[in-house]
Amino acid sequence: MGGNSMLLSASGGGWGCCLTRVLCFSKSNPKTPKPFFSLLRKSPIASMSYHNELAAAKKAASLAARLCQKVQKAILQSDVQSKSDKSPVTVADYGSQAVVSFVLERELPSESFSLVAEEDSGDLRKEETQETLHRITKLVNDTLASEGTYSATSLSAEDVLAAIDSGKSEGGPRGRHWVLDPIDGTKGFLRGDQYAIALALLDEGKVVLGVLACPNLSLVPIGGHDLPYSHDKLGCLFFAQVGAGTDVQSLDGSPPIKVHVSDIDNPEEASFFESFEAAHSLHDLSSSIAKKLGVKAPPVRIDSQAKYGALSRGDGAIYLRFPHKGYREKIWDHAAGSIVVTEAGGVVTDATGNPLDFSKGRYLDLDTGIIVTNAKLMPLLLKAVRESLNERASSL
Ligand SMILES: Nc1ncnc2c1ncn2[C@@H]1O[C@H](COP(=O)(O)O)[C@@H](OP(=O)(O)O)[C@H]1O
Ligand SMILES: [Mg+2]
Ligand SMILES: [Mg+2]
Ligand SMILES: [Mg+2]
Repeated sequence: MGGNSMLLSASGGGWGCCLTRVLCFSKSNPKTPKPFFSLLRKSPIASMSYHNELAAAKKAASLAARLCQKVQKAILQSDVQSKSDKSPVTVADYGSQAVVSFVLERELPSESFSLVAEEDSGDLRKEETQETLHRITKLVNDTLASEGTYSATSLSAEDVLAAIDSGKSEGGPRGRHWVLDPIDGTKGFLRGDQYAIALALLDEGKVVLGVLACPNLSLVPIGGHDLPYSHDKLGCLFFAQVGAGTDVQSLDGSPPIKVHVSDIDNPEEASFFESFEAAHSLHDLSSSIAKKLGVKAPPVRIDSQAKYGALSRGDGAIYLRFPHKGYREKIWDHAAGSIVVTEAGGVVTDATGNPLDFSKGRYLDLDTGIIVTNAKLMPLLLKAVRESLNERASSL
């Protein structure tokens, strides 16, 4: 718990507070390769409609966001626990996972349900956390009651535990699996900064839809594209379906608008995103890559997959993520974000340019890091990444 109080008091002013507002920123002839988009059109998965699943995912993520916003407004230290890996988890992480799990099962009753999600109920079944479980159950029921169609629903504590534990699926290359991060960026959430509810659907190992609810992200990108929103309006819902592009709308339900990644081809004009937390990504490596590229702007450090959302609408042009040695990325930290960016025209790869493989279970097996940008900048970025990694290896 000591660690928790440190986290709570680390509510940095500087970057954090500004960023909540600033972010806002944005085989016929085997020798002739087929263009990517023609491949997409012919892929059976790309031509499938996930209309019902997308509607259910948007409803689930929006309701979960409502729960998280309520908790963030009145965060209490008792709402924060430490998991066995010492990372923080709050009543909102658990509540969000229970709400999303409940809504998906309720909205899609005819489909078999498999959910790969970050949290599990282990700690909540202990004697000393019964009060916390009670609070989560109340939060979940209050949130469901705020949505007309579920107003008569009342879940018991045991129902909530079961809904959380639906998320224990291992995923994999066959069939459909939902992938959920109930709060991505819990550290940002605790600071009052950026976080996201990130929900994606895998079909035969590929991400086919993704929804990112970002309650603290401004609807107005930095540099102010011509959008019909007032400048201090917060709360974005990004959603993408394979072959259908990426849209954003306000969390309170404005009409969706198609978004596209930045079309910058001169890296000097690009700005780049990275984790707020230096423990999550090597800031010195990103800065060496940016320097090689000639990027002039300072890094934009924000928490969570809000980075993918902001990138999908062109707020910045590059996202660099280089975890410390030994860290294994989880699929829920990237599934929704990656399709939000790729459907907006971006490219998401590991540090050697390989696409991310979400079919291997709960973890992503990848080479070194994750890099994201548009198709024009990717070759230059890959070169800079290779050079910086080589220099780093020879200096160690
Ligand atoms: N040492 C580490 N290196 C890289 N990522 C880490 C990490 N420790 C935690 N993370 C992941 O980084 C995520 C947040 O990403 P970001 O740095 O972009 O905000 C966390 O998601 P949660 O907040 O859902 O636990 C967690 O999964
Ligand atoms: Mg976590
Ligand atoms: Mg996460
Ligand atoms: Mg999380």
